Amino acid sequence: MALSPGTSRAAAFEARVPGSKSLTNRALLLAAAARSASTLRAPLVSDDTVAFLNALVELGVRVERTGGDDVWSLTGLGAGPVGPARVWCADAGTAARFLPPFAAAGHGDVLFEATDQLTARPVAPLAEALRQLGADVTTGPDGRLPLRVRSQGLDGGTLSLDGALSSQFLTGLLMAGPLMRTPLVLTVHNLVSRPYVAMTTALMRHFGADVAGEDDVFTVGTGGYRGADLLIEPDASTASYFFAAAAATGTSVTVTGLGTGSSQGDLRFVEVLKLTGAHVQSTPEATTVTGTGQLRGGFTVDMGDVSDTFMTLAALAPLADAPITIRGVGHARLKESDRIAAVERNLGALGIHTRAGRDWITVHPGRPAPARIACHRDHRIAMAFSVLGLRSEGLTLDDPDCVGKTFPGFHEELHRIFPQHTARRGHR
Ligand SMILES: O=C(O)C1=C[C@@H](OP(=O)(O)O)[C@@H](O)[C@H](O)C1
Ligand SMILES: C=C(OP(=O)(O)O)C(=O)O
Repeated sequence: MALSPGTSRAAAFEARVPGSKSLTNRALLLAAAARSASTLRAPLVSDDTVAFLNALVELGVRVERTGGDDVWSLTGLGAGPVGPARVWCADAGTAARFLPPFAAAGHGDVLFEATDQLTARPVAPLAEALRQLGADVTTGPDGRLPLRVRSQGLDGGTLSLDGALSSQFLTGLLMAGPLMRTPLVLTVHNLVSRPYVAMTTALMRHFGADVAGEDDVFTVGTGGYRGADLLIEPDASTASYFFAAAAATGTSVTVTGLGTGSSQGDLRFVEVLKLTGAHVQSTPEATTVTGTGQLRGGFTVDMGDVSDTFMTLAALAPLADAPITIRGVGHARLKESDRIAAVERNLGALGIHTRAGRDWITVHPGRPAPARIACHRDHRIAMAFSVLGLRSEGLTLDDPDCVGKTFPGFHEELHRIFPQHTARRGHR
């Protein structure tokens, strides 16, 4: 592998990063809605995508898994599903937010249930939007899951949506748009996680949909979807842990298949790593991060568009030479855990000084003391702190296996590249 000038002595590794969760679950839904067959290559196989796939099977979609799970072939319904059905969303936010609009565009009665973790996360703006489009939707207490959708198809027309809590509501509604009776004109306010919506519209077009708008007003034509063939890119959020590990250890890590044409906003995490002094090389085929081992701090960065990767930076930040402030990530409090609080408490347990507000956190440099990290069943807390564990003694995880939500083989892969990765062992 070629190294950039000045970095020729860094040990170089290639990380095997599995497929994107966001691309896999979008593609599953679009293939399920399509009127002809689709093939997904190199999909992510993890708790979130298997939950999504099982939910589609429950809704009557035929899926064949072949090639050692490397190829998923779907026979689409050509429309929304026909209930009754009962769907288990597990911990997958994408299932709870993408599938109800799909069900509402079909016919019958579908009940969506989930774990306590996902039930605690918001769905009320989505339920309200579906009611406005003509579905009968009931929720659990406080407007949360379980969600029951009774529908005879959706009308389309104009709709206004608040996107401050999650972009996934918008994505779910947009993807159901081509199945509605009339075109959908959707205006969104206060949208967070915007790059995910660009991914949605790009993939909808790949499956033949007529969708326009990239800012706050989106128009979706009727006409459904046609089947497609899609090679799923490696997951950019997962890649962030391996890129961060390169920055922390002064090595070089390449992820092939994740290049300049990627539709995943979280690849912008490498721009954030540049602020710490890491070198980044991007080509259409691959991205390489080469670290110096000494991180530069003393900056503030808005990570609102890439909030799944803010913990990756926050967990690296104690290794920097000056404080790092991350802002714009208030919506990260509504994920698998309250991620700002979880990062604050875990860094505190390691003896690292932090300050935080509603949507920001400042992490001060420091030498981490031994501690057991509380993962809160949040895969990203486990993966982010594993990276800090490469540079600190006695850091262990209370729940290493929660990484299965998006990367069941995470610890094996990190250990293959960095044998000093032992954070998982404290559990045993
Ligand atoms: O659309 C998607 O695939 C996702 C959108 C983001 O959620 P929010 O829009 O809730 O921030 C992100 O955190 C999540 O992991 C995946
Ligand atoms: C927020 C996440 O997941 P989701 O919303 O898809 O459950 C995540 O993977 O970090």
